[in-house]
Formats: sequence, structure tokens, C-alpha cells
Amino acid sequence: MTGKHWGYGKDDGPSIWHQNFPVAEGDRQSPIDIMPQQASHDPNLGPIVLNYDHCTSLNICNNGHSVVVEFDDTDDRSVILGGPLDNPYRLKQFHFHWGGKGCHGSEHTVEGNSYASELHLVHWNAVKYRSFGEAASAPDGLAVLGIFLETGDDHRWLHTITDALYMVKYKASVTDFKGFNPKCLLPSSLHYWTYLGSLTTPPLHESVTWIVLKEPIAVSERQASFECSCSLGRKRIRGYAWKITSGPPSLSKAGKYAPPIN
Ligand SMILES: COc1ccc(N[C@H](NS(N)(=O)=O)Oc2ccccc2)cc1OC
Ligand SMILES: [Zn+2]
Repeated sequence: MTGKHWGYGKDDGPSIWHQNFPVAEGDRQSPIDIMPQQASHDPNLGPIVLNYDHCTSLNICNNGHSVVVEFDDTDDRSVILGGPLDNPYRLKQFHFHWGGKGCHGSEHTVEGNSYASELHLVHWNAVKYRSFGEAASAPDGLAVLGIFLETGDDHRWLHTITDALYMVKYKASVTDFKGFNPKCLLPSSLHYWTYLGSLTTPPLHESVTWIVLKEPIAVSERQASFECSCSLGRKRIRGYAWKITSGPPSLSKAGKYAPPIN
């Protein structure tokens, strides 16, 4: 994150971010409110492919804004490809946007409805750019996979993360977190919406191809009420994307098309 301070309070929150980050007034700012009926189906969009099997997680840290699991992105062992992407994008980190007690923390909304939380897997285009930093300020530099979390059954794999959180309860704490494969956090369907947007926090670079999965994953109330000193607030919704295309049916396990989730 750049040296400039930002937060979610009344004097450092989203409504004044534009003072230090003028791109906040840009025309492809995220998050947005997704209106499925207005999403146009683009038949040229194939399914997204997640090659995370040689998962290369390194550590889990609390950067004061969220809890982040960082990955070794020195090669293409963990990448996302397909869908709207022209190249494979390397997994750099994932993080959550949690609400506080009882309030929803998702950044994107669907027809005005927010979810308990939202998981973001941040990837960068290592084919075209030499570093994450360089990619982060290029219009096709980043791809973020967004997954909604709703309260329901206990999520058996989320425990590995919430258990580790107690080790990074305070800002700037880091602890080893190796061998975690984020594939265990995916819903059964990879149906998605996609649009060109931005980072939802400063520096708000308009460099993100957003891929938001339609199907949420279920986590228990207790898992969703996770709070630490890093709980993010919520950025206000900035309008809506002029063009949002929903991905094609994805191959279900049986190899046939799963019904669309709308
Ligand atoms: C690897 O470097 C970065 C990675 C990501 C983001 N911003 C990211 N934006 S988002 N929500 O659109 O993914 O937000 C946060 C929010 C909390 C924690 C970490 C990411 C910024 C980064 O460096 C500037
Ligand atoms: Zn995020």
C-alpha cells in the first residue's frame, strides 16, 4: 500500500479517498452493484480455469486493512486463466472483506443485496508485466476473483484460516501459512459475472478485470463474525458497470453443463 493513510472512518473513509487518490472519481471504479438482468451473455466467454494445485502459499498477515494470505508468485504454479483473460494471471494473495458483528461486509452487491463477507483472490499478468507493482497500474494488469460468503453451514476448510487468525490478530503481524490450496474455498459452480473495474481500496488503480462468482460459499455465523483489529469497513458502491457479461455455463463435475445460477 502507498504511504498515504486511508481508512473507513468519517475523516479518512471512501468519501474523501479522492483527495489523496483522484482516480476514485474515475469511470471504472469498484465495487459495483451487480444487476443480473442487465448482464449481457457473451458467448465468446469460456469457463475460468484455476490451476492452484501446486499451491504456493507462504504466510498469513494482518496489514491493518485485512488479513492477507500471500503466495509465492515467482513462477506460474498458481494461476487463473480462461474466461475474459488473454493470459494466465499469477496468484499473489487473497484476503477477505468482513463486516463487523451482525453487519454484512461484502463489497459487491447483487441487486442491492450484500453478503456477510467477500473473498478476493488477487492475480497479476506476469506475461505482460515484470512485477505486481507494474501490473497493478496497467489496465489489463490484474484479475481479481470475487467469491461471496453467506451464513449457513460451517465451512470445514475456513477453520484453517480462522484458526491462524489468532496468530495475526494485530496489525503488521505475520505467521507462516504454507501448503494452503484456495481451491477448497470455491463453490461448486464457477458461473461468473465479469467487468472491468478497479482495486476497491486505495490506491484504487483501474487495473482489475473482475470475475465475480455467482454462487456464494456457506460459512457459519461464528466464522462470518470473525473480527480482528483489521475489519474493513465497506466502500460505497460507485454506480454500476456499463457492460457486465455473465460467463457461460461451466462444466460441472459430470462434464455436462450446470444450470445457470441467477
Ligand atoms: C499485493 O498488493 C495489493 C493487493 C491488493 C490491494 N488492494 C485490494 N484491493 S481489492 N479489494 O480490490 O482486491 O484490497 C485489499 C484490502 C485489504 C488487504 C489487501 C488488499 C492493494 C495492494 O497493494 C497496493
Ligand atoms: Zn478486496
